[in-house]
Amino acid sequence: MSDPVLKVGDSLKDRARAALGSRNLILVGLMGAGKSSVGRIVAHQLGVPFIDSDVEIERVSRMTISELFAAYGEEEFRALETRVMKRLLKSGPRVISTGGGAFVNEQTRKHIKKSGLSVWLKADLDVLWERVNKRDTRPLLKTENPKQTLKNLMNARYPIYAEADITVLSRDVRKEIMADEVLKAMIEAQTESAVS
Ligand SMILES: Nc1ncnc2c1ncn2[C@@H]1O[C@H](COP(=O)(O)OP(=O)(O)OP(=O)(O)O)[C@@H](O)[C@H]1O
Ligand SMILES: O=C(O)C1=C[C@@H](O)[C@@H](O)[C@H](O)C1
Ligand SMILES: [Mg+2]
Repeated sequence: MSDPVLKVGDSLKDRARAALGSRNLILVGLMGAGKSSVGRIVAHQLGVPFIDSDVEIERVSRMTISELFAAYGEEEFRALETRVMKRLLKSGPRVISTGGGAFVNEQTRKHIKKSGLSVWLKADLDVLWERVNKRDTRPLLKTENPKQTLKNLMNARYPIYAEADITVLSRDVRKEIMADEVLKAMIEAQTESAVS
């Protein structure tokens, strides 16, 4: 282990916290992957602040994501998202759950790679669909066939999300279990980088 202060009996969260250092932990992935709900638990476990970029965008614009898309279109939303992400990444440590498109933006992706540890919550179509079809708050899914749209987004985005430092499979298990898996993956990534 690279941190000499850590001992064998230290808990999962202590070890993951040490692995994070002063960096941000950035959760990326498609709508419904669990970035917001799992990210909040992970932040609590690590004892660092939690920020959701979608919530932050809504706070600064005083509009909902749906309203922003309707009033200004996707391009303007992406420009705002890029600015907000750049600002959020300036200080750490904290957990930042991103909107599904944030990591897809090349500029944002570069900032994330530079300043943080990125985690892709990777889920299959049925898991995502089961979760997102209950609410109609996601403008990109207001299409004739939203399940097909989600599938198209998976095809387009999964090669990009795969550039994240860590991949964790988002499955149909309790959010607390998913959060523990993120902590374990952080420790594994730290161990691997210490060995190589
Ligand atoms: N492991 C899980 N088990 C059961 N339900 C889950 C799990 N993870 C997330 N959910 C539920 O799925 C829905 C979507 O989760 P969440 O909002 O965290 O996804 P997201 O990745 O932040 O999506 P978006 O990109 O749209 O913000 C929520 O209703 C949440 O409670
Ligand atoms: O996947 C996406 O591009 C999006 C996901 C949501 O989190 C929001 O950021 C918005 O609805 C766009
Ligand atoms: Mg979210």
